[in-house]
Parts: sequence; C-alpha cells; structure tokens
Amino acid sequence: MTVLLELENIHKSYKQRVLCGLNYKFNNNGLYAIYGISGSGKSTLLNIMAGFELPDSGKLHCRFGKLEYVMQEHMLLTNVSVRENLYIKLNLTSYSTNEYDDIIKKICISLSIDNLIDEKVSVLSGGEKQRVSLARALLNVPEVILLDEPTASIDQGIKEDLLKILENISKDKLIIITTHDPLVKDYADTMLSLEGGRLSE
Ligand SMILES: Nc1ncnc2c1ncn2[C@@H]1O[C@H](COP(=O)(O)OP(=O)(O)OP(=O)(O)O)[C@@H](O)[C@H]1O
Repeated sequence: MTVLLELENIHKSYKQRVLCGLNYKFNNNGLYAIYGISGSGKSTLLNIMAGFELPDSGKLHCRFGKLEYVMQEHMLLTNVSVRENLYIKLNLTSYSTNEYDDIIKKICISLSIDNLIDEKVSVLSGGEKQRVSLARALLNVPEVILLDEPTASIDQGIKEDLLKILENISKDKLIIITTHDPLVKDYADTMLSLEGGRLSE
C-alpha cells in the first residue's frame, strides 16, 4: 500500500468556514466514501482534491499521474451519441484512431452499457448517463477517480449496480465518492464523515 493522495491541514472558508484543518491519507486503491449532510463541504473538498479550487491554507500531496473527476452534472454532450462523447475524450489520449471503437466497446461492456453506444445521450436515464461519464473517465486510465454524489437521483437497483462497478474498479484504483446515501456503507472500504468542517473515519 502506498499513499496516493494526502490532505495536510486543509482549510477553506467562503462567507463561513467550510473545511477546518482536514488531514487524511488515501491509499493507492479502495473505495472511499465521504459522507456528509448537504452543505457540509463535500463538493468543496472534491474540488480542492481535483485542483479546481485552492485551499486557503494547508497542502495537498499528490503522488499519482492522472486524476479524473466525475461531477454531479454529467457534462456530456446530449445531442450526440455515447460513442461520439467517448471519441472526444479519446482524442485527448495517445490511442490511435483505429483503436477507438475497440476500446469503447471494451469499456462499455465492462460497464454494461454496450447496448447504448450508438444511442443519443439525451434519451439515456440518469444511471446510464452516470455510467457513460464513468466510461469517459476510465478512457484516460487514471489512477484516481473522484465522483461527486454518483448515486444521487438514480433508482435503488441501478444504484447497487453502479456501486458494485465502483467496488470492482477500486481494486486497482483509488476511488473517492461523496454521498449522503446510507447504502454506500455496504460497498465502501472506508467511510469518512465530513461534519463540522472536520473529516473522520
Ligand atoms: N463558490 C462558493 N462561493 C461561496 N460559497 C460556497 C461556494 N461553494 C460552496 N459554498 C458554500 O460552502 C458550503 C459547502 O458547500 P458544498 O457544495 O461543498 O457542500 P456539499 O456537502 O457538497 O453539499 P451538497 O450535498 O448539497 O452538494 C455551503 O454552505 C455552500 O453554500
């Protein structure tokens, strides 16, 4: 086990104090869930870990090459197909174009969305869009994936399928999700609670 991501005394305030001295070490694999009520600072913490926001003080130690962030808003192009959304991501990688369709097929099979590859994103359900977003993230072969509330607004059965997929991926990647869904406890290796600006196991 090695530490891939470390929070050292992270503080962040807006008008009010949100994160008050967070310290934590995330290992190189495992499914970590950050549990907290609405407004507790979960998205703020993910934004800081993704480098989208800076902490007011403290340090983030990153010992990995690539990180992907699957935000609550799926950020997919809705008017084109799943395949075209994935092409856009592949264009940013070092794969050659003649490999694209095989790679897409393989990743979509692993996420059980291979039947949706040529569907327009606008006709997909919330859970399906969530998996397409995850497929897009995986194409980049990251060592770390952050997901903000991946189980929000999807049905119970679909939620469990998604959590099983995340559990599986986390065998060789660091996966950090935020949630206020108690079901996540059954799948996460580590539950972290964010309360009163502090993070604890
Ligand atoms: N850019 C910002 N400017 C000002 N205040 C902000 C900003 N981002 C977050 N906040 C405030 O910081 C607090 C924590 O917000 P955050 O979105 O991190 O919470 P959360 O736990 O992710 O909530 P939710 O579960 O509802 O998504 C909230 O009071 C929010 O209003």
